[in-house]
Amino acid sequence: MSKTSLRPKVSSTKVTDWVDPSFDDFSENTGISVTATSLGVNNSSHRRKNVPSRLESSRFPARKREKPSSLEKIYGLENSKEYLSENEPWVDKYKPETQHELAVHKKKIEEVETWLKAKILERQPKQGGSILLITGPPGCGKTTTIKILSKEHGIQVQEWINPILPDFQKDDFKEILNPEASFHVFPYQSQIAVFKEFLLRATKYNKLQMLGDDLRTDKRIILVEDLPNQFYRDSHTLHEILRKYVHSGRCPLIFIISDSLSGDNNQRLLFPKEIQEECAIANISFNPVAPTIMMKFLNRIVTMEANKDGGNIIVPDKSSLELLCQGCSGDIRSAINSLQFSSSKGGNRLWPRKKGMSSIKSDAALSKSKQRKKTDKIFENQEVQAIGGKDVSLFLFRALGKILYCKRASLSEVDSPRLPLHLSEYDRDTLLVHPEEVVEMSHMPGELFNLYLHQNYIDFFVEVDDLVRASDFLSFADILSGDWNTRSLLRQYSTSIATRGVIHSNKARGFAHCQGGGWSFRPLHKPQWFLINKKYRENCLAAKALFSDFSLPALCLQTQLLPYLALLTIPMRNPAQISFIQDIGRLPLKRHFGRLKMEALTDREPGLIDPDSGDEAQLNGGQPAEEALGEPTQTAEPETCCLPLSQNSGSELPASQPQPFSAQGDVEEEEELIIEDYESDGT
Ligand SMILES: Nc1ncnc2c1ncn2[C@@H]1O[C@H](COP(=O)(O)OP(=O)(O)OP(=O)(O)O)[C@@H](O)[C@H]1O
Repeated sequence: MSKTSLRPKVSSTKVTDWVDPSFDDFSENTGISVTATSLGVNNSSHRRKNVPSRLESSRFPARKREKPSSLEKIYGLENSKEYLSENEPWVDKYKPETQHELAVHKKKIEEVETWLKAKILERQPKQGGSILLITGPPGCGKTTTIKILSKEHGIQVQEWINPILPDFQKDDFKEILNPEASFHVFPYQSQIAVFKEFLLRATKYNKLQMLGDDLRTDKRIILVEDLPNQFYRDSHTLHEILRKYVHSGRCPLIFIISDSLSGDNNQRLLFPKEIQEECAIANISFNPVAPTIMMKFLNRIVTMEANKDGGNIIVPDKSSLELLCQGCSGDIRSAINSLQFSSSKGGNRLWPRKKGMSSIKSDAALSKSKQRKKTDKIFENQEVQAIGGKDVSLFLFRALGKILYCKRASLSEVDSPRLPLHLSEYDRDTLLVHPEEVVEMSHMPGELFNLYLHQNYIDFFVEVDDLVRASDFLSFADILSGDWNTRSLLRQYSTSIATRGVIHSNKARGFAHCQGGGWSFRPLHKPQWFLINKKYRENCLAAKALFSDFSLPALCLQTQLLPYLALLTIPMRNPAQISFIQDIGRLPLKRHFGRLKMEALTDREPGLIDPDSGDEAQLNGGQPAEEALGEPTQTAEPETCCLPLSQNSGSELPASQPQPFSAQGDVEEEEELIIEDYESDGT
């Protein structure tokens, strides 16, 4: 991209008189209707602040016209060039205009473009409504990409914006209190009803004509970024709407959902896999803006601002920019905002390095930063960004990778002391990650992280002795976090022991020079512990129910009595008892263990907590197990997520194994069946 392509945009395009007069009658005739707010306000940066309430604009048209006198003054001031250039946010001033200016990976742009072409430009008549779901972290350019591509291909964007309910007015209050006033009904429609109406109208009619809009094209898409809040509580309604839309929609519908690392996975809640398959919803997932790309854009903005203002801004050095790129977690909006704020006059204290304020092109600064680069890179996340730094979050996949692939710095790079000779067996190069920080950044409880580690560590070891040591550490960590009484206190220690234990035990990755040699990528998997633990609990229930006569605890029944009974060939009349003993009591004698199917952990998946595992779920207000298992996608609570799909199905239990309910059924039948005491006459 050429330097000129990132040009500042003059805001003269700001439109004050939005709606084309030809639509005047529309808003008057409909009490609750689709107006400028919900149809076609394309400027996302202004939409929330500047767009009046949808209902307000139809109910109180006169009030809107009162404002211009004061507004004119503001606009008069705002439109002056100096005011604009000084006060306009850089994020708007340097917003991309073409796809080549986007800080998005080319492949992603191509993916979106191909979809748009297939669904709009090469659309078959009577094709129905196609749906696209775009996901990715906030500020990575999802919305901007859609808007730019639409503009380039001459496609209208009809955008849904959550309507703001009308304010309760003074007059309304008076009317309510007036006993003589006739019964007054205030117009109200739920957000979902308004949303449905919007979809219907947006497919039927062209968008309202804004000044400057080219409406010669009839190609259009519907863009939904802010979904009505009710859908988060009742996602079934959204699914019904989607099903209907697929049949009756006439133009593509695009949803943009930002990833959240706090545990509430909106995508999984609103668009579960089944719905995606049923409605043939395409899914394009954006990545955070890569630091190199981000650096390029920030550099350009700073250079242009520095040239233009003639020293009016404080130019950060390269290392400060690098720090900024690292600290914004791939969010270009946040990075540009931080850059503007930090570079504004008087903001020099905001940069982490006091010395670093120099021209970005200065050779001295460049060479300095080159020297520093090496040492800076040794320890990750060491410096904290002074402003605008986001909480760095790691997806579980990456967090596990950081532990299992554990990067190290060689001795020559770091000046760290070595162990004495007699301990040389334990000598390792310096770790580049802090395992505890990695677990913290994964936003999940330590025990759960340990579970994932436990499931995956074996593939990363080459020596069986190392493996034994690692499993020792994991067992120790398990003991620390096993007792609910001390769990909260010892959790951190447990995590440290598990992560550092696994890292240290693995001699094959103990030194910087043997990092990655012959190590190809290894897929990660979800813990099978959930399924095994679920089976265990079910077996406990079944054992207690079937062998209640023995009055033994479930553990004792399963580990002592049943294996014993299995060895004695005692005839039993109760088929449930027989099948249970065969399954549980003879487990060690089975020749072929059926290996459970492994479920791959993908790069964006959050860690899942077993909802029916007991205290953890209960502490977090988890719902009953049956409910969670039956409807895995219904759990909206952040920390009471459901089981992984492959692990929540009761049908995966061996056919011979009694289910808790069937076991109960058998118990009821037992009232008629007489369970004979075990007599030795048959043997
Ligand atoms: N080179 C660039 N590429 C993409 N966006 C840029 C660029 N330069 C500046 N921006 C600005 O960054 C912001 C990116 O926000 P955008 O709404 O596209 O992100 P998003 O991924 O949809 O995130 P969110 O879901 O939080 O809105 C926009 O305001 C855009 O103008």
